[in-house]
Amino acid sequence: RADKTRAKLAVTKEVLSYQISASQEELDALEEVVIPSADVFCLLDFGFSDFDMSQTAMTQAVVRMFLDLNLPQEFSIDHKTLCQWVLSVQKCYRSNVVYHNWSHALRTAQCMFAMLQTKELKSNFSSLEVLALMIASLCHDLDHRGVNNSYIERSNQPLAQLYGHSSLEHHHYDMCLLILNNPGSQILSSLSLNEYKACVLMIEKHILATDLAVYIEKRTKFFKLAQSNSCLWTDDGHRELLRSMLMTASDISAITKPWPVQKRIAELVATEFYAQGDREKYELNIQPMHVMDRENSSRLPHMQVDYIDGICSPLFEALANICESCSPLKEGCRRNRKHWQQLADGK
Ligand SMILES: CCCOc1ccc(S(=O)(=O)N2CCN(C)CC2)cc1-c1nc(CC)cc(=O)[nH]1
Ligand SMILES: [Zn+2]
Repeated sequence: RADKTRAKLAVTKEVLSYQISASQEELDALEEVVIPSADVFCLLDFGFSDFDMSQTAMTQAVVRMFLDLNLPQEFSIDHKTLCQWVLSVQKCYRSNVVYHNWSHALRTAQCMFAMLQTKELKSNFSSLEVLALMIASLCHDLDHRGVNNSYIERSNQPLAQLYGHSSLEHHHYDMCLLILNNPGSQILSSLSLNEYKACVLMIEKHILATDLAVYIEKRTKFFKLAQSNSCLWTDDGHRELLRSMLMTASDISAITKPWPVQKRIAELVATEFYAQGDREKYELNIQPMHVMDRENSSRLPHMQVDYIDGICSPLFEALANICESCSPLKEGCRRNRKHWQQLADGK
């Protein structure tokens, strides 16, 4: 019990040292500017990529998504607080991590936004569910260190002593709560106590849902529901399951992007995986997972095909069953499978 508390303090101390609030200059700049429209940022486009966007444009894009979802009005979120919250979230992603960084967070939130704005999904979620989904998708990888749960557990970092499984996802949620409760970025301060409790409970479930192990465990039930087209809307359990699946779909949406974008992002994923593999070999003296060992880099196209077949396509097919307007995700994934298969065949 005592060492858990000590570990928690160690993590908290490390985190607070980040000084998670944005500077006055950054805040003034974001707060005073006229936020461009969703069209200017292509936020409704499933082919969206952040590659040519500045840090400032990325924070403006998040504010634009909240505005277009009518969240500040619905929940009396004052503009300055929303800007401070976005800037704090951005600061708590590590810029020295090549894949699980602020760009990944923005792409995940943008895919969630584009799905929630489809006619099939738009009218089926309450504003509170939309708020919880947007906060969770932006915060789902907060303070990621570029290593996965098994590395954390095996290198017995303080995080491992805190949580049994999904240790990273629990930390991402803790960071999300820390920012939501930090003076100046309390965007949930106008919610009633009941709304607040319901919202943070949904945020926790949404962030924990991004652990692929949890997705694998839950998806069979979802696929059955999606196949039988049985109504997913009235039952609270079905709604929660669908929201969890939307979290995974957003999290892995890079696999659906136009080929040049997917290829570039896959290189970032590989770079991060191999860096972990190197640390396992030379720091922990353990054999890395097949996927993380740069010795197997020639197998990358094959692994991507397996990743698409095993993890991605089943989800995007099921989603397209329920939401016809989300079909571009299924089609994008299928096109990229052809590209990876050609590379795997040595063409
Ligand atoms: C690009 C470098 C190789 O990338 C992969 C290799 C293998 C597998 S896997 O499906 O076999 N599997 C997943 C579950 N792990 C526990 C074991 C390994 C997935 C990827 C991959 N993951 C992501 C999400 C971070 C994005 C992406 O583009 N590709
Ligand atoms: Zn993620």
